[in-house]
Amino acid sequence: MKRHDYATRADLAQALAAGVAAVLAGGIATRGEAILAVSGGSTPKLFLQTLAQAEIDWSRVIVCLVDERWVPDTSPRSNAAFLRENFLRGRAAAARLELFHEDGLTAEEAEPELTRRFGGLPRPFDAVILGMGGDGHTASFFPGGDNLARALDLASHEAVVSMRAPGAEEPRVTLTLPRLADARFLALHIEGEDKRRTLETAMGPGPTEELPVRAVLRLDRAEPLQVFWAP
Ligand SMILES: O=C(O)[C@H](O)[C@@H](O)[C@H](O)[C@H](O)COP(=O)(O)O
Repeated sequence: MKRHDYATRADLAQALAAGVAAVLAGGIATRGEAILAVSGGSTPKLFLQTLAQAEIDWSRVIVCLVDERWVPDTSPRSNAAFLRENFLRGRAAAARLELFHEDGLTAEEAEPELTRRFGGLPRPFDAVILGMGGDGHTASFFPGGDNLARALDLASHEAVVSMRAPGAEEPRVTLTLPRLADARFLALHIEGEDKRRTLETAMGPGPTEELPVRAVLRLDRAEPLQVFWAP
């Protein structure tokens, strides 16, 4: 992995947004389109607001979330609502948004349709930006998650699985690790001392099921995982 530590969260947001914009511009220049997967939660707010101003041809960019809480789009817990609020207001509003929500279905019932839809997206993704919870989850790879093994199975052809876990407030759906692992640019964006300590514990030996972010830290990649941190 490669660590990028910044003095402030604003500095981190600028640097990460500049890096991601360059990767997307590269995808557009070479393949005519680019695909970006971002995390919800609260950490990415400033990064996404900054990235939304990037001067790239957003109409050629597909944007999706790495995971979603199974709540209505109108809920303050919705990652889609978070994206609309913090990302799709600037130039990035021209991007094509691919969302998880399926009306009237449970997360489990939606799995086949979501796997069909997200499995049809271009691969590999150009950029994937992961977050991490204090319990060592990333995307919706939660400790104790009912579908954790399926989600982390690198040999799986599933694109999306549902996830219920003691540490998750609501059912979730998540892109699976194999969909994220081959991203051209794979970043983990974390902030604060607590998360730095969790990251350092996760870098040590121990089971993946305890701190699922280990599955990402232990990927065998040509391009290293880029870890962005600020206090
Ligand atoms: O839906 C989500 O919750 C996220 O995608 C999740 O994986 C997130 O990245 C971490 O929980 C960190 O969340 P915070 O940034 O809020 O600490």
